[in-house]
Amino acid sequence: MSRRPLIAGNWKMHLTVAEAVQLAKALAETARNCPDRDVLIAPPFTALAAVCTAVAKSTLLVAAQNVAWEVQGAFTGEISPTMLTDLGIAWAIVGHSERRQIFGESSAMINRRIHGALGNALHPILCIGETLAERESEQTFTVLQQQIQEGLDQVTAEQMRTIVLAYEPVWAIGTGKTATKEQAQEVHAFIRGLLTAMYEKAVADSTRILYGGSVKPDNIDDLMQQADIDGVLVGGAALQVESFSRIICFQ
Ligand SMILES: O=C(CO)COP(=O)(O)O
Repeated sequence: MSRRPLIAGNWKMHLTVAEAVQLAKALAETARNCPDRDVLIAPPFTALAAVCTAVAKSTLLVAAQNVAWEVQGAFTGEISPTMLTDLGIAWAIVGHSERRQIFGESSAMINRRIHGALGNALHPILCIGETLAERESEQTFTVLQQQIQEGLDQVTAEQMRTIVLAYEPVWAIGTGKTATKEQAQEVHAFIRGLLTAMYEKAVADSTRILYGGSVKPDNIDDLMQQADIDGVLVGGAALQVESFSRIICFQ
């Protein structure tokens, strides 16, 4: 089963509108030269409109970094799925570990966001990952299973066609400590097995599972050679044209 690679950059809370547009335009050029893979960027909310306009004619995909579950109402600080589709956005990151850990988002809340996205024609990228303490106490698989089952609660096999999963071990995010390719592959294979049990093999085989956590130009090629790693979700190294272009052009 061949899955189309997806190289995604999460810009987190970085860049002005002008900086974001400049970076997006440069990356659109890189993406154009690599037509056999999907390239996605997730700018901060403030830059989404300008970036969407700037890359509208390119193949670059644009995502929001989060999404609300209701389409409108008294939800101060939230951005609704239809506000995103109004800009032409088709993707949203959901359940990033920074949302879970710093802002206290629960699995139930993340599941509501997933349904908010799915119900409004957005492709969710559901992030999951264990902390260092959980890995050291050998709870990695239990934690991931719980995050996936709760995050995907009431999600149908049909809806799974539009969902991407991103495995981001918390201890590897922004630390320079990437999981080894063997560690990442082991978890990705576990996740695919879990999807087979929850749905069916065809769903597991067609779901893209990204790795995230200190992905850099010097480890991308090894990671992408693993059987169950279908792409990456990159933080720091996605903020510079040179490093992210090298990651996009993995061999
Ligand atoms: O959190 C991440 C992407 O969502 C990974 O961040 P880094 O690539 O900076 O470790």
